[in-house]
Amino acid sequence: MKLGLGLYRHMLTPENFAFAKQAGATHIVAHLVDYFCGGAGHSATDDQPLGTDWGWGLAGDPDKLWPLDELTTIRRNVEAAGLKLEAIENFDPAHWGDILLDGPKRAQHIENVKTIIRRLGEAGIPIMGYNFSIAGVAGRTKGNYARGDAPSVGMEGAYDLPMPNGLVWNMVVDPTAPSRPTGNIPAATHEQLWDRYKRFLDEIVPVAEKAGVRLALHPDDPPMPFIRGQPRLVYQPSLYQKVVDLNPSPVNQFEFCVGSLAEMTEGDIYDVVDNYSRQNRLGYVHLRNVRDKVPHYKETFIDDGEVDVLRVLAILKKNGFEGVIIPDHAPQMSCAAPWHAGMAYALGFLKAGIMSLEGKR
Ligand SMILES: O=C(O)[C@@H](O)[C@@H](O)[C@H](O)[C@H](O)CO
Repeated sequence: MKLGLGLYRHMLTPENFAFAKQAGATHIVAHLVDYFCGGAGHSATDDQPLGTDWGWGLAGDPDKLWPLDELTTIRRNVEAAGLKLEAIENFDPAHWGDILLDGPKRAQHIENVKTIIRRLGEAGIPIMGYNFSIAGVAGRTKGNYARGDAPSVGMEGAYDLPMPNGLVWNMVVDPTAPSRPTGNIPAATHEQLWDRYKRFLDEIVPVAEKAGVRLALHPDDPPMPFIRGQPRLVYQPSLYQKVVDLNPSPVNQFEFCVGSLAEMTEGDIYDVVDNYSRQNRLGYVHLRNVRDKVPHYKETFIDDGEVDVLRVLAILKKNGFEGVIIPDHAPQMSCAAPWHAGMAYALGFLKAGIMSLEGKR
């Protein structure tokens, strides 16, 4: 098992690569979607993107896919720091939003995804993490939820406000939409969403196989059956099995988020980890801790929630998981570098857990 750190776009700097290395990580997962408006929308107390009813802000340029040389440069910069780039996490809604909505630009967006996957293969990046969701990561709240009143995220009830036109995957894809809203996106059904997903897999999996890139699906975050009136795909642990059964290709894998899975109202988290790691479906793992279930869960320090993280690590080890584990989020700590301190605490805990299982001192 390998330890990694996830970095948002504005954090892909030599300093943060050095920080990851110093904290014992060997791998990086890079978010290229700019959730924080180039860092301008980010403050030292930001944990992870939350946004407003208009989401996280403007999506990327619909006509500019991540260039091959940008991907290669990021990989080289990561390697120059003595680390490896394991995955890119999340497509930009400007590039693939109409696949989620089954909109008029769907065919173009399928071509976009194919191009991105091929470029990852050429750039030597093994995994593409993604989240097949219409409303995206929306409905979370922030509060002093964690031990010692540390700020973290959670949920304080359902989020049912309809999704306005121009918004998809919790980002604005039509910049004129917020100033002149033209109604809401009609609600899809779960059947329609699964149909959209199956078509996506049918078209993209062969390209990923050829490119040598694994696709890693994140479960819904937060895992509610509906957010903003739109259906969610994997909001109970058993729905991950449906993903495997739709397309059993070895590249059809999971961005296996233990926190989101533990927030679900069904299933025993240890059985869930055992089941899918035995099936060898884990592309990489998000490992954090949580208290309670949707729609009222709260994120906690890694040693402090309802999940026995050391037991999770032991199950992964037993089933021969050899991929990368990142602490996807961590509560902020009271100091001059709240995000870094929170991450260093989580990384240290995970590092000790992995070392004790692997018999290393
Ligand atoms: O801030 C974050 O890291 C997140 O919001 C992710 O965990 C998110 O759930 C995934 O990137 C979805 O693929």
